[in-house]
Amino acid sequence: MAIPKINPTTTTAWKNLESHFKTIQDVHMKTWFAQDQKRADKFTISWEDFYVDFSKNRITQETFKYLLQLTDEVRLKEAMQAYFNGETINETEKRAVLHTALRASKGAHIEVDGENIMPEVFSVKEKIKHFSHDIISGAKKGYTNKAFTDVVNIGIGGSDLGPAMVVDSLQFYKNHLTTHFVSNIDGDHVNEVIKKLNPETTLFVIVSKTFTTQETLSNATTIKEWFLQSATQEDISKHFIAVSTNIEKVKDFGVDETNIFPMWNWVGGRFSLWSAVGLTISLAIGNSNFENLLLGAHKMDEHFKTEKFETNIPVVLALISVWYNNFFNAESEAIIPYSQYLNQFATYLQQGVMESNGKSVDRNGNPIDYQTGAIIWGEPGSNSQHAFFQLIHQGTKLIPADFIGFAKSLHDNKEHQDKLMSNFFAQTEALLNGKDKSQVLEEGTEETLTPFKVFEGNKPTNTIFINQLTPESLGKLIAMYEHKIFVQGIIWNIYSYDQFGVELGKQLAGKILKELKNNTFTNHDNSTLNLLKHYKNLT
Ligand SMILES: O=P(O)(O)OC[C@H]1O[C@](O)(CO)[C@@H](O)[C@@H]1O
Repeated sequence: MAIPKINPTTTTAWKNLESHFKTIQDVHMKTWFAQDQKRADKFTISWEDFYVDFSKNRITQETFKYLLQLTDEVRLKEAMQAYFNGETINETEKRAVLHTALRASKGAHIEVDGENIMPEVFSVKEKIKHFSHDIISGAKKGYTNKAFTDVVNIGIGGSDLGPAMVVDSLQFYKNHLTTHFVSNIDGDHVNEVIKKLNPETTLFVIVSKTFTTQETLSNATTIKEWFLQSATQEDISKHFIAVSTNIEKVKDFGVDETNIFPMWNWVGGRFSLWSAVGLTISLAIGNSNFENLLLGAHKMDEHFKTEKFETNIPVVLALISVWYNNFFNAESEAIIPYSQYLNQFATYLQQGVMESNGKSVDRNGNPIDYQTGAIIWGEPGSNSQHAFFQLIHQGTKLIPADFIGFAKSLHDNKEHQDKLMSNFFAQTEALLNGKDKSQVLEEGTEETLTPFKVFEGNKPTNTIFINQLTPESLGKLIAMYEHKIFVQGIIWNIYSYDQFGVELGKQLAGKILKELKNNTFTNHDNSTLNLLKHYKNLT
């Protein structure tokens, strides 16, 4: 069963939402809170250790009803079945989309092209487990017989952002291995990392689904050359590991066949941290923590698959986001985790959301005349309060924000935690209520200054409140956003799992690189031509 290709704007639900929008666009959320003491209860989902309060949104029960009607009309349920069953829903690349299989429970049977993929998934998981154990325990050693102290993940995009974010977020659970990430083609990146390494005790994990990515191959080559300054060709097999679908290319690079961790075309790069792409995670926090991350994601998969849409966290968050994106014309969404550990979370989500849903052609190949993927950005609170919150509170743009918080801190510092969480609660309250002129005057502000000190409020937020940051809860959180991306792709009738938009720049960079070597430049606009000449003059 293929995914239905329905233009959302032709649905009755969309028309209902359009006329409903006109009736509520100027209503302040405060009014609804005042009218209904139970509003928050009605718009909160409690599931496992997640408490998701979406009541501080510019929605009513009627809005919610039409948004749910939209899921019916775009046949979301059928699309979800196709997604989980491994059908070729990535039609432009002719692939299934099965990152969910990587965290499925033992005994699951999922077929791709008539073959059960689960035995291979579990055999790679076993390999990850044993390999991680051998490196962490020191059973596997480097070429001078010393235990490993450092791990370098060499990859970019999905082969970097997921592992880097998870390792950073779960640093509390880390073991003695020091992890590094090299991604940028900027040689200063790799050289800064190399500076910190001892070749005798460093393991290099080259991660590239295609094994053709310029950045990763250049960085891996630079590192291999540096390694060979002190080691021999035979020593490579003790220090270089690869994760890829392209086994032949990995072998050509010189990695031993036994050191290759396979992955599959049915795992998209930006959804691949659950596969062997997560090897660095397993090395950094240990395999049982890695497995708990996967377990959390699996629990969210089950919730998404089985929960009715009214109380289905990814579905509800996706619908609210469509509401702002397509009816309020909000251009962006902010992700504000109140945890310094989630410092890289928004950066990670940027690829997930923007590479997936940054599309302007629908599933029938026609140009789209409605908005698709939002711009994702954000930084942890409370830092971000002192950076960009001014614009969210008093700027001219509507910026829906997800506030992610954890009740218990990991270091058990209650005093700091209460202060952090006071800010967490205060911000969404302030964004909701604002401050009117009479309140400003009551504070003794002189009349002429009141316009500047008034806060309109009515700024939407979701509160995603979780008991504690653990591998399992992080797994749930990441999977929650993955499914939100899926739901939105279905509603917008776009293909969320290809990324042709990143190709043009790569092609042109290849052409320019050759031209720089030959010092001849052809077919450029005169701005680019001047820039190239200026560069040549300076270097
Ligand atoms: O893992 P690979 O094949 O090196 O690709 C890295 C990244 O490049 C992209 O293909 C495009 O930038 C991403 O989707 C992907 O995560």
